[in-house]
Amino acid sequence: MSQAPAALGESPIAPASSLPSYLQADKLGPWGNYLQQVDRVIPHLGNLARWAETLKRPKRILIVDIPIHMDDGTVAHFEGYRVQHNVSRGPGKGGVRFHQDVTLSEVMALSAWMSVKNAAVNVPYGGAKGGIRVDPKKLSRGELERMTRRYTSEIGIIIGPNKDIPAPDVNTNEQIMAWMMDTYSMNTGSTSTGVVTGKPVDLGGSLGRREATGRGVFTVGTEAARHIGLDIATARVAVQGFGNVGGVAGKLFSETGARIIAVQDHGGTIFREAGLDVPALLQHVTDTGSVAGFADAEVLADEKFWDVDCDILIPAALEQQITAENAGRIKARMIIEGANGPTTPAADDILQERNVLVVPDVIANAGGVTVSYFEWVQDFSSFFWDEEEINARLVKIMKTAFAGVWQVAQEKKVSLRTATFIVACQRILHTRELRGLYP
Ligand SMILES: NC(=O)C1=CN([C@@H]2O[C@H](COP(=O)(O)OP(=O)(O)OC[C@H]3O[C@@H](n4cnc5c(N)ncnc54)[C@H](O)[C@@H]3O)[C@@H](O)[C@H]2O)C=CC1
Ligand SMILES: O=C(O)CCC(=O)C(=O)O
Repeated sequence: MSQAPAALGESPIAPASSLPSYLQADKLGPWGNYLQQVDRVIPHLGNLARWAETLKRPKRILIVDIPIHMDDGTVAHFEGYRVQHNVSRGPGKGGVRFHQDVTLSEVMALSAWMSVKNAAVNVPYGGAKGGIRVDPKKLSRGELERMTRRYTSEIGIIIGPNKDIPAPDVNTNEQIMAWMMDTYSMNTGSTSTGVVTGKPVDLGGSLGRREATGRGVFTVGTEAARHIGLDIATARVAVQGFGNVGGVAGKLFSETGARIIAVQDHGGTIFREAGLDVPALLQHVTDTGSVAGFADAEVLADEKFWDVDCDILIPAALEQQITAENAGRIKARMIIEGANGPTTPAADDILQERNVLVVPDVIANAGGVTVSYFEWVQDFSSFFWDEEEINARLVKIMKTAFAGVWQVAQEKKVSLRTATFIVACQRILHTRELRGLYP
């Protein structure tokens, strides 16, 4: 019997522009910001634009329930994610975040920014990201280990050295990567160092990985500053987030003579016009967990951070920090995005109008994944490089990528963010086109 034609709106073939409902759910969150960024790039993609829908649809989304025994004998359930946004250019690659505000929208956006970033620096990866909605500061070490191991087992069905390779992000570190590597190896029956990067050096990790993101921020920031005639050696710098990325970037800038005058983290905001003592501040953070309580600095109300009179602003904490509300108050000439997604599209427009140069996340913080790539290559060949070689290769890749992006921005008269997306999306969609669609 022939079937009745589907009623209007019930077509079995969704029109290309109608996204699945879960991709439309959060227009204001980080995923919504990413979609707006993609829309700004599509007009520049020429014939490849017909493949652009690919960029708006993550390839694979895994949501996992993570039950663990707590120390008090109860069982707690945590919400975990791993999203593979695009795997056209190679296995998925991107960090794992443990934070109480993790959402699916956030992990989807972070995975998509990984696709763009990996293509921008031309490392042979797609983009992925993972996260657990948890405040890890509230867990004992045993609880943290059990949660990490259970999460790894749950996402073990989609990760692997040739499939998807996690790494550290907010609140995750070398120890977490060691547990992930061990769990995956136990479950698969052989030691598999290449399943994660950012591991301890004694376990197949790479020299220079811990500092790599901050070093990349410094390298690209220095190149950008040169283009606008900004002297790093006399610059006043404000940094939001003083963890792996912000701490290392702050240290490298201060070593050139730049003054780090304001730092904000989850514990508070501190200021010193003459420049903070960065090594002492890093030690204070190691000892206490926050910049709060650091001697020899004024305490600022958190909201005042955006008014600080500085030359360079480095957001290195979380998404959506620079918004339409505070973008008009920022005094810096240049913003170097250490964090992923710190600037909303509306804020981007305000900054561009005010002639503030924004060096976007998808190129500025790509140093971490670049050295992760080196780590993965070293693990496969079981041949390890010295740190000088690693840093030299990192700087070369970052400078080359930035020069290409700068040129596109000049030629097309677009922002550095749009220019980076143009370069990266062309690479991604070109491979999509070459690979075709069957089976
Ligand atoms: N670790 C890496 O290799 C890479 C990290 N990133 C991005 O850099 C950013 C920072 O990551 P990591 O330094 O690795 O994390 P981390 O966990 O080492 O440090 C995070 C920092 O952000 C601060 N922070 C958290 N909530 C805050 C708030 N509400 N206000 C102000 N500060 C707050 C924390 O106090 C801490 O100083 C994230 O956006 C991450 O995705 C990007 C590329 C690579
Ligand atoms: O090193 C990696 O694989 C990814 C780091 C990361 O999560 C990022 O660049 O945002």
